[in-house]
Amino acid sequence: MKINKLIPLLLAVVALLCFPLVLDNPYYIHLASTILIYIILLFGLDIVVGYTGQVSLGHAGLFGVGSYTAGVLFFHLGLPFYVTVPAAIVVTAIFGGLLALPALKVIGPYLAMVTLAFGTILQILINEMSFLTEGPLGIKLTKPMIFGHEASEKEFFWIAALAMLLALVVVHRILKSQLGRAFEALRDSPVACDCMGVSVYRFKVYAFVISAGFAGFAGALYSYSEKYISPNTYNNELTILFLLGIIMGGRKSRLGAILGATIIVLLPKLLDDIGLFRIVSITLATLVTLGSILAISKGITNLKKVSIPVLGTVALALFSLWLDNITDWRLSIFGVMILLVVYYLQDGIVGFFRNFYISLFGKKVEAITESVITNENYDNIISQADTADKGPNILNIESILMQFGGLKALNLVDISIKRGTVHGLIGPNGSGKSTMMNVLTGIYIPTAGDVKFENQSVVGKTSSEIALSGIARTFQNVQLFGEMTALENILVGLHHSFESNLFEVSLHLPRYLREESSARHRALGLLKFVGLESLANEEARNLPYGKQRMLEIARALALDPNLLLLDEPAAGLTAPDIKELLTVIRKIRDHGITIILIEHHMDVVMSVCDKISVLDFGEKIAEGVASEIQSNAKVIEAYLGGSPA
Ligand SMILES: Nc1ncnc2c1ncn2[C@@H]1O[C@H](COP(=O)(O)OP(=O)(O)OP(=O)(O)O)[C@@H](O)[C@H]1O
Repeated sequence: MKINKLIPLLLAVVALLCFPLVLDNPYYIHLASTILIYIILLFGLDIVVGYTGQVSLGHAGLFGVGSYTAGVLFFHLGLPFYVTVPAAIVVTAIFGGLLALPALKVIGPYLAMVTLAFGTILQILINEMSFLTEGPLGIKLTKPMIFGHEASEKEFFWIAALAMLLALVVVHRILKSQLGRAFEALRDSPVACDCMGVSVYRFKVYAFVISAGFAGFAGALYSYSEKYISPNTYNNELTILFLLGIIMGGRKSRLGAILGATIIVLLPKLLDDIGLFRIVSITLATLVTLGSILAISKGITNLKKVSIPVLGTVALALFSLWLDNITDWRLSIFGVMILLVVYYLQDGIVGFFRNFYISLFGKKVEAITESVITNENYDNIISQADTADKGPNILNIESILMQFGGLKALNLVDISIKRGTVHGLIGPNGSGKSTMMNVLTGIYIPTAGDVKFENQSVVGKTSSEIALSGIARTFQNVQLFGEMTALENILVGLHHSFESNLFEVSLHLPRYLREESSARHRALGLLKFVGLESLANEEARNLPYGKQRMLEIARALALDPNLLLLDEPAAGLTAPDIKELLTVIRKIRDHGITIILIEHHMDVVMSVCDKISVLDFGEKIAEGVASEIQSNAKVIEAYLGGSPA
């Protein structure tokens, strides 16, 4: 870590550990411990909500499982803290897996309902299983024993602080590893993620299990912190509060989780005390007004856009001065504040300030710090295709029929692709070219027929299995992982080169460090191969269109494919970009990689393809070398809609 980041972090850790010494009040120390525990939970919840983009309403239930695992082991077996907490993590992770396996087959509102039902069932189970959980009576615990005595409130704070710091390091390492990249990629483009050999379903489940582990950790600490647990705590309101923490703090941010946990613990307390509420609402109104004036003066926003937040916060401040007693208004004020934040700060508070900062000072894209790759080795960055004893044809498409209702998008098409060639697939709009790509990559399962890649049928295999077997692709509508940098996009393609597991990632063991460093080196080489090395740390969504297409090709090459499918790579490219593309395609072929090229730019097809197949209305109407296709009567008719004459 760089020194300019390390020093503020160390200062923050020292300030955190000194907190109970400065503010020696058991009530505030307890409150701070609760915030630390919620931070751990939100770190985990952010993996599911922020990174993979799934909605979980079951995390209060999982938090309860963690609490009750620790509570039951303490109450019935008298097991110590250092046994109950790891047990809670493992048990909750197992429950998370049980929830995720069926739940993650569904998406959107269905997933929300399934996880909500799961949370409710867990609460009911805790209530009903009195022989284990003491039912509605709850379980009493003591604070953990340290050095033969029960920890004081202050000592427990330090335990919670160390637990939070441990969780921070682990979650940060996970999210910066191949696992975190897979989570982020599946949110940005599930279809591309699957086609990079990263199974979307498997990694969604994985994310859920890890997230549940964090919920179990937090739950166990909570039971010791409160010294009493009962089923009512783990209700749906708590689940909503956790989600609010992520939304308000800001997703995909550790700082967001810290801020979110602080808000959800302190906001209800703030609304208990009229004096405190007045101070906070007046400060908020002042900050929003000054911030808006600054933003307008710098031309970042206009009066119309800031009028509602400014008027809203000023009205809240005036309202706080008018109020005598806050008790009757607590819930309404809470609701209005949430509405304001959710509506106006859609990227959460951290995201808002990040965007504000970028608008004021521009974005600083970090320069590449990795070792510069020399010219001698970058050409070898692409693996030579494996051609040993595999026959002349790499792919045999046999009588493929793809039917959508009554429409035959592909009608008994036979194509053989010769190893090491560039094979063009052309045809007018709607002739079935992209459908063929989707059949070859497992996105569609054909109605009839077979596709044999390296003499093995790929029909019925998942997209990620097909990708790992050696077929990579690009997409007609570019499917990059937009919020990730160019380098990270390639690293997702290199996911198959990692064998290290969660523990190796969390502990930064040598195998993981070796794999990460070699993957980064290769990723930079691949970027250089397509001329993008200077844009390695730029977010993919910010790249010009032509560069995005090149990045997609480099990402596909990261899979070390034997067969590369390029779906209209020249679409939307300028003439110089097309020239560069042709050079890249030829270089790829020189590495023995077979290419299927779908393209509407006939000059590209005719100049680079060894053989061309032509589709029209889902049927193959011609096949041959460029000169044969150019003079084929059926092809001319299909393209021009008339006879050659
Ligand atoms: N999922 C689907 N459901 C229904 N019809 C589909 C589906 N996918 C493709 N089709 C239909 O199949 C036919 C072939 O479409 P396809 O996208 O493969 O054509 P294409 O040759 O790639 O066209 P273009 O050059 O415009 O991309 C079209 O009539 C299209 O509407």
